[in-house]
Amino acid sequence: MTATVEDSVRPATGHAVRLAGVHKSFGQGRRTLAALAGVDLDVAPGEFVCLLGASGCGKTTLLNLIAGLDRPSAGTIELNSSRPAVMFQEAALMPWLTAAANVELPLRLAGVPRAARKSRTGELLELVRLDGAGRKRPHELSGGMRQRVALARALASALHTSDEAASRPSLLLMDEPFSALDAITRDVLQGELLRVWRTTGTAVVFVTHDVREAVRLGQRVVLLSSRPGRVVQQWPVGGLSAPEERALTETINQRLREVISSHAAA
Ligand SMILES: Nc1ncnc2c1ncn2[C@@H]1O[C@H](COP(=O)(O)OP(=O)(O)OP(=O)(O)O)[C@@H](O)[C@H]1O
Repeated sequence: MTATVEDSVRPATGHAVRLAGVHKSFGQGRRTLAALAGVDLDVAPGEFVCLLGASGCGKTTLLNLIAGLDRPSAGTIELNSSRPAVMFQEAALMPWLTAAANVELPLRLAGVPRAARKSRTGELLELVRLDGAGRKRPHELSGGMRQRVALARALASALHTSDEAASRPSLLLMDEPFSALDAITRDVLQGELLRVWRTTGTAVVFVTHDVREAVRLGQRVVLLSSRPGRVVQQWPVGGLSAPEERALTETINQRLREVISSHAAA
C-alpha cells in the first residue's frame, strides 16, 4: 500500500506523535532500498524519547518523515503539532544574520507582528543563556553557542504563538545535535537541553548513537534494529540512581552490539 499525504499524516489526539506500521523505501525495482520496515511508536505530549540504533538503520529517515520533509511509503503518522521543529548536527544558521535575527526568522516567516517577535526572541535567547550575544554573527560564536542559537530557533518555530503552545503541545525533533561538539561543551548543552525541555514542556524525539547520552537525557530509550529499521526494544529511564544508570547503559550497549552483529552476520 502506498500512503498519500492525506492518509499518512493526520492530527493526533492524546499523543505528540503516533507512528503505526511506518515503512519507507527509496528507489524502485531491483534497486529498492528498504530503510524502515513497520515502525510503531507513540510519543506522549511533553515526553522525551531517545532513538538509538546502528549507523544507517533509518533514524534520520524517521525524523524526516515525522517532520513532514518526506512521506512514508506505507503506514500512518499522526501529529499533535502543526509544525514539529527540527534541529540537526550542524547549526545551519544564516551567516549574514545576527544570532537574534536567526532566532527571529521563523517568527518573521510565520507573520508574527514585530513587537511580539522581538519579545519572543529575547525570551528565547535568555532561555538558552545567550541574552548577551544576540547581536553577534554566527562566525563570532563558538560551536556550542551556535547550537544554542539553533535550539532557540527550533523552539521559535515550534512555539510561535502562545495560543498554539497552549492548545497544541509542540514537538522538537533533534538529529544528533551535539555530536560535533567537544565532550565538555556537549555535557553542558545536555544539561541545558534538559532545563529547556522542563521549562517549555515540549515533547522531544532525540536521535543519537551514544547510549550514555540517551540514558542521561531520555525518559524512554527506543532501540531500532539494523536496516530496515523497526523498534526492537524500549526501556523506561529517568529517576535512576547513578549505579542504576550505569547498569542500564551497559545493558543497552550490549543489546545494541547484538543488533549490530546480528545484521553483520545476516
Ligand atoms: N534520499 C535517499 N535516497 C536513497 N537512499 C536513502 C535516502 N535517504 C536515506 N537513504 C538510505 O536509507 C538508509 C537509512 O539512512 P538514514 O540516514 O536514515 O540512517 P541513520 O540511521 O540516520 O544513519 P546515521 O546514524 O549513520 O546517520 C541508508 O542506507 C541510506 O543510505
